Amino acid sequence: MIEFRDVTKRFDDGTTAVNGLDLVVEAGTITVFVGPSGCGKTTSLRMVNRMLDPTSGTILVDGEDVLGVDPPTLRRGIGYVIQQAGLFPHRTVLDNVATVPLLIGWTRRKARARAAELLELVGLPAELGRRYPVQLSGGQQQRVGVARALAADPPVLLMDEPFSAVDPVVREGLQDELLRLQAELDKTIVFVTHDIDEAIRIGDKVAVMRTGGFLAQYAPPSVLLTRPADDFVANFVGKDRGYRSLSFVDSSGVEVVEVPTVPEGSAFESSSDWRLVVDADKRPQGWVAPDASVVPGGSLYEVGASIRGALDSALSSPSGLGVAVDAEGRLAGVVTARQVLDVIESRRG
Ligand SMILES: Nc1ncnc2c1ncn2[C@@H]1O[C@H](COP(=O)(O)OP(=O)(O)OP(=O)(O)O)[C@@H](O)[C@H]1O
Repeated sequence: MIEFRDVTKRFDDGTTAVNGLDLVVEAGTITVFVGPSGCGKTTSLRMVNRMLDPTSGTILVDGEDVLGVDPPTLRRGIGYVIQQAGLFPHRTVLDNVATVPLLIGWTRRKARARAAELLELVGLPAELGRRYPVQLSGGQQQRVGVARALAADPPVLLMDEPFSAVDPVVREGLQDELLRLQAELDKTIVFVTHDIDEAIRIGDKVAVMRTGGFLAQYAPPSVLLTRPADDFVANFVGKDRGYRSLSFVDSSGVEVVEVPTVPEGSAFESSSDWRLVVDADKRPQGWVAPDASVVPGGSLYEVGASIRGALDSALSSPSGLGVAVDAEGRLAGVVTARQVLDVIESRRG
């Protein structure tokens, strides 16, 4: 657990970067600091591992005041990942990852074995270990940065805009990877970003900060979307927040119904109904319209996943019927947008 108690940071030139920050990061969760440029996110983060010290107030890591721990000891228990990974250019990928274990006295052999294990954990093929950072893509470099931060198995991970330098598709992959890792490793993570979508996607809780170092709201993503504390947060969270909040509502109340199906590759005739084309394993392949023409399908959603997926599936389907599948991608049934909206309405109580 990390606790900020009335923490203020004022720089020598009089700039107040962080102003009376009170906030608790629960153990085993991801907390995201988000806000416009200059609002004090990085300064707040850097006070946790004593790259900066507060002007006043206290920061506790697992109940211990960080000012009472010397920085090298403190940092052994705190992994740190920065934008563009910050890898050492003249060391191989494997040696980059092995840096901290070597520093804390592991043998070279043990450190390298651990590094190889970590490369696998972050989804990189073992042979990349022999390359130098410049020989990797941006996304691969970020993965190495994450592996390096995890090397000594620190309970706390600080991540400062770690995925900002890569394109949106790679970035989503890295976010998924982080969530997968976190499900396995259960770290206490503080993640800084200026991207609210990233914050909402990966945060268990999100701290929205505003210029002057003030905390505007600290809440789970679903609450930021549905109950922003003020206009600043509402504007910062952005458009379509009602629709986006549906990502946090499960679709369990939405009952799927049967739909006529036709096997892939058969001859289609006209009919009064839309029919779903399925392959031999019952995986949806598209639709046959009443006039017997074949039309590509809309988005699919997995039963029990978010209700946003169910609604999108219905809205994007040429037949108006959203297609639900099971975990193996086999047809479970269909839903209409009206059904989904009725469930949303009924939950309003
Ligand atoms: N060493 C310093 N000396 C004086 N002012 C500083 C120093 N470091 C940061 N600041 C100021 O403190 C404020 C907060 O900076 P910080 O880097 O924490 O913001 P941020 O929210 O992380 O911004 P960004 O998203 O642009 O990285 C800014 O006004 C910044 O100019």
